[in-house]
Amino acid sequence: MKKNNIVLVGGGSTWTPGILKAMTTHLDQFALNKVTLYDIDAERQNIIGEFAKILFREEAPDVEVAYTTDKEEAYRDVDFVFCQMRTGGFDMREQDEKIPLSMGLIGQETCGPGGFAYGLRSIRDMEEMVKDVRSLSPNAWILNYTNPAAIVGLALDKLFPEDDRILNICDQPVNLMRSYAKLIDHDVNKLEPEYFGLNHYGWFTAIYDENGMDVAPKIKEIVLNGGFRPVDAEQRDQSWLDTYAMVEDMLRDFPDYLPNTYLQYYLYPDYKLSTLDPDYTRTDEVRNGREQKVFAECERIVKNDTTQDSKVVHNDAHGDMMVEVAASIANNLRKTYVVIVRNDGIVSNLDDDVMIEVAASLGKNGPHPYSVGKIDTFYKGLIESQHAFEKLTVEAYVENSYTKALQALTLNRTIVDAKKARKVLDALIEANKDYWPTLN
Ligand SMILES: NC(=O)c1ccc[n+]([C@@H]2O[C@H](COP(=O)([O-])OP(=O)(O)OC[C@H]3O[C@@H](n4cnc5c(N)ncnc54)[C@H](O)[C@@H]3O)[C@@H](O)[C@H]2O)c1
Ligand SMILES: O=P(O)(O)OC[C@H]1O[C@H](O[C@H]2[C@H](O)[C@@H](O)[C@@H](O)O[C@@H]2CO)[C@H](O)[C@@H](O)[C@@H]1O
Ligand SMILES: [Mn+2]
Repeated sequence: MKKNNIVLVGGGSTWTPGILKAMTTHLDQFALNKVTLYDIDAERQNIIGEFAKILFREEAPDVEVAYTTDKEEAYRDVDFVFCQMRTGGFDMREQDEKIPLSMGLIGQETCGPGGFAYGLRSIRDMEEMVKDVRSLSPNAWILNYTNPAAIVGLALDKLFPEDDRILNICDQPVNLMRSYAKLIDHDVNKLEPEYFGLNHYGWFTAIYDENGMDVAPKIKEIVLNGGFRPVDAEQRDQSWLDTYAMVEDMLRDFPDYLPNTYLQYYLYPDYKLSTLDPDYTRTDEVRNGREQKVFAECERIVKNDTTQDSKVVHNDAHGDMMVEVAASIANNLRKTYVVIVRNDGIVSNLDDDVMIEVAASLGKNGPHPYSVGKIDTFYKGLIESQHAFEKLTVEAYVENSYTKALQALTLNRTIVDAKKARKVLDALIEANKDYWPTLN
């Protein structure tokens, strides 16, 4: 098995320890030669880089480990790029959440005006990353998790139309699958999804067990009778428990399919708004929770010079999925994952240029998506309006167009009213002046 060189972009992320741990537990599926962490923030990354050295020394001493803020060193001779950057950091995530909320609009990392603002920030750094990687590692696979993955995916497809080694992915479908598997007491690895939609905007139409039986009806019945909790509920903050609970409401109103949790913001914006605290958002929860825990634990490990009694490196869906997706490509395993790809006829009644989220077999040549066929009017209507929002957002960036930005926000289901769209756009322009292009 070939030994791979990996670079993790956003090495200072709180998800990095879990991904590194997953690398050490998947060496039989995904062999490693060198792992490099790359970040623009040296101070943030140092502690996780030192943790990485201890972890690999103990678990996989043959693998070389480095961390750097030098792009040349990071991106040269790489086989896989795992990308999870956050342009503007949590200071800007806070603005994405709190500015809309102060105006009576949904404030969320990837949805509505917050997702729009984050999208315009991410495109710039993601374009630069792809250009830098391609200049030093022309054939590397770029596996991108950076949000908002819907807007980033659409932008990269527009900016690099010939590049067929960029794959945008979200771990929410896998995480939902794990939670469904727990509900029906089944091994998640024996379940195969059928799924369609956009990122953070899709539905499971069926979930087949190893005998080819669709277990989605059984899952729906359990949720409708007893509610829905994430598989790792004990590790979750209250906002995530509230989010999972909304799946029951969505199923009651729209029983056809199992919805992605993020649809709650688009289907019930007024209700969600009434539950969100404009002074204490998800950013505050993460700062007071995951962020403190992960960095304190990494510091403790570095001080003790061992990971042996550590809890920080728990394996959740995110780390496992990132590594297993890379393994499926590297070793042509052709396993099924829900990924983001150009439609090109997969959903026969949507335009070719929509970046859809869909189940695909993943092998050496990348994703081979499974055909979906024609979708019903309700789903088609929702997807087309959301796609129009995403497309206009990308065009606003590329063309520096204020008009297209205003059109995008007006189309978003969490806003609708053009006067509200203009007000939030103007406030977001001011807050993002260090990151966005000037919109004329
Ligand atoms: N697709 C998914 O399902 C999924 C799941 C989890 C997280 N994410 C995404 O992963 C990203 C990281 O999330 P986080 O909560 O850990 O954020 P974070 O701020 O804790 O970590 C991100 C890191 O990226 C670094 N960074 C910022 N700009 C960079 C650049 N241009 N080049 C290299 N590094 C850069 C930051 O310094 C920081 O250390 C976000 O985009 C988040 O939305 C996606
Ligand atoms: O609010 P955050 O920073 O905690 O998370 C935002 C991310 O939420 C989803 O990711 C889930 C993930 O699916 C699950 O495996 C587990 O790791 O929890 C995460 C949430 O805490 C979403 O898919 C991502 O796109 C978001 O970035
Ligand atoms: Mn996601």
